[in-house]
Amino acid sequence: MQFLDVTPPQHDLTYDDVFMVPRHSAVASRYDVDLATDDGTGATLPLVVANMTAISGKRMAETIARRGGLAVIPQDIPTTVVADVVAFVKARHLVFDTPIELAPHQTVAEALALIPKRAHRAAVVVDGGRPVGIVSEDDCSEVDRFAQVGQVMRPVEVRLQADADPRAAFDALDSAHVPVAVAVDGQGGLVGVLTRNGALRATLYKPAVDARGGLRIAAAVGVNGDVALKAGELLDAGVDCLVVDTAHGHQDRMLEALRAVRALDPQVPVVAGNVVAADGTRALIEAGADIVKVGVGPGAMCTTRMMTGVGRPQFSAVLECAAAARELGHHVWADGGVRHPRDVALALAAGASSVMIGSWFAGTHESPGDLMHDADGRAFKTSFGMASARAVANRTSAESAYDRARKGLYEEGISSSRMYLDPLRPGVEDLVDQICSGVRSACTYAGAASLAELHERAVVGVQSTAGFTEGRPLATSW
Ligand SMILES: NC(=O)C1=CN([C@@H]2O[C@H](COP(=O)(O)OP(=O)(O)OC[C@H]3O[C@@H](n4cnc5c(N)ncnc54)[C@H](OP(=O)(O)O)[C@@H]3O)[C@@H](O)[C@H]2O)C=CC1
Ligand SMILES: Nc1nc2c(ncn2[C@@H]2O[C@H](COP(=O)(O)O)[C@@H](O)[C@H]2O)c(=O)[nH]1
Ligand SMILES: [K+]
Repeated sequence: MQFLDVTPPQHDLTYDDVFMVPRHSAVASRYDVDLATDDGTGATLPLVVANMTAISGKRMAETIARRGGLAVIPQDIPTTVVADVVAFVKARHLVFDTPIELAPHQTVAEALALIPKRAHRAAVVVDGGRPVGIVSEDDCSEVDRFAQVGQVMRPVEVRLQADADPRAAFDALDSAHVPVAVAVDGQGGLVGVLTRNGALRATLYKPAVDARGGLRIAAAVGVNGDVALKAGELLDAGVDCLVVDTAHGHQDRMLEALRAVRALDPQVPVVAGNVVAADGTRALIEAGADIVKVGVGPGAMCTTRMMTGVGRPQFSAVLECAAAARELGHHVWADGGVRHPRDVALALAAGASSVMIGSWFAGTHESPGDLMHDADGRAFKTSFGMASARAVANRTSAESAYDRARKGLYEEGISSSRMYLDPLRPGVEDLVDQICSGVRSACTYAGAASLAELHERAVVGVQSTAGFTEGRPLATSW
């Protein structure tokens, strides 16, 4: 990456401060761009879901990995639970989505409580292991809440074999005008479901899979307690990537934790952070990190900069840390502050191998929280920071009241925020589609057919607030 002006800017920059200049391109189509990362994680998309309790759970993990990204299960989840999540995710189908299953005698009220957990907004009614119908929210409206789903379900109109070709499945769904197809095995047992968009996506994305063909998943450990024990348990559970995570990554406690993890000889990439400068990046790599996580204070749930004055505008932080990591043959993830697809493109141009997203993905069907509606009927989910009073109270629940009170004083995150679902993009895959379209397009504007080429060829300029404002679309006249 190079700056448009010969003299580099005199102050640090964040995503909104910069823009990319189009260059001559020999890349004929946006579909010719390869978005695979080269950081050893096996991700085919440069997207990582942040290790935040309100965002990254098993549903998020299976959905993002099916499209090629990676979710990090947070450090606050007990390792026995993480082991269950890893086993669940690795058993998921690479093409079909995991449906909500209901027995015919279950009620409409139960269906309505569960259907919002799926972006495809339907449940499969299963009797004796075989799918016998589909029930959607529409089927449940104006029906007694205690009616049984067996009475309101519709028959399965498009039934696919487990090895169905996604392209043919798309055509079958399109011509039948039904929202969801049901896939069955040779015995007629339920395998999964597929929407028209799901079929399209199966032709465009490549799942992130391990050597055995299971979907990949990462998990985090903090720096307190017996880090080696916990990291060992996560590795035994089969995680594909280990993230050692604390607010201030360039501290002795982190370096010790990292050395302890490295001593386990993990056969998966080890990520550590967070830092925002070259010296911190080098220290983490020397202590054993393969990938360094960059970002202090850009996160949407984060109050660190307001509390402490500490942090660094994220674009400059990523640029400097990526250069330092690259010199040592390593990589960085840009963590936090992503609110538009452009931010992902700019982080990759600055040299990040992948981009970590938290809050934006909180407002989707796949995040773990329950779907709620405000007074205007808009759907939202509640999110909270991992250094918020709420998260600290959860994390320290086993400690003495005195220790909890001491730790509760250091609050650097929001405990409750509303993340609204975009009515046009309510599922995380809708956001992934949007981000990937933006990044693919950015690559062709830069004349890049891969992320390595994007970093190599990107020419970045610095803009005023007016420049940024000019780039925003206007929904009404002025
Ligand atoms: N990227 C970001 O900007 C930030 C991210 N977070 C996220 O919040 C989560 C919790 O992180 P964290 O608060 O580190 O909790 P951890 O549970 O990982 O504990 C951090 C440990 O480091 C010590 N420590 C020393 N200096 C600091 C400092 N400035 N900030 C925090 N701890 C410090 C703490 O001791 P003692 O309590 O005695 O001081 C504690 O023992 C993580 O997921 C982290 O990524 C949190 C803040 C900023
Ligand atoms: N200072 C804090 N940072 C936090 C907290 N919880 C999470 N985070 C960081 O934010 C990113 C995600 O950023 P987003 O803009 O996509 O939401 C996450 O990975 C952490 O590094 C917090 O409570 N305080
Ligand atoms: K912030």
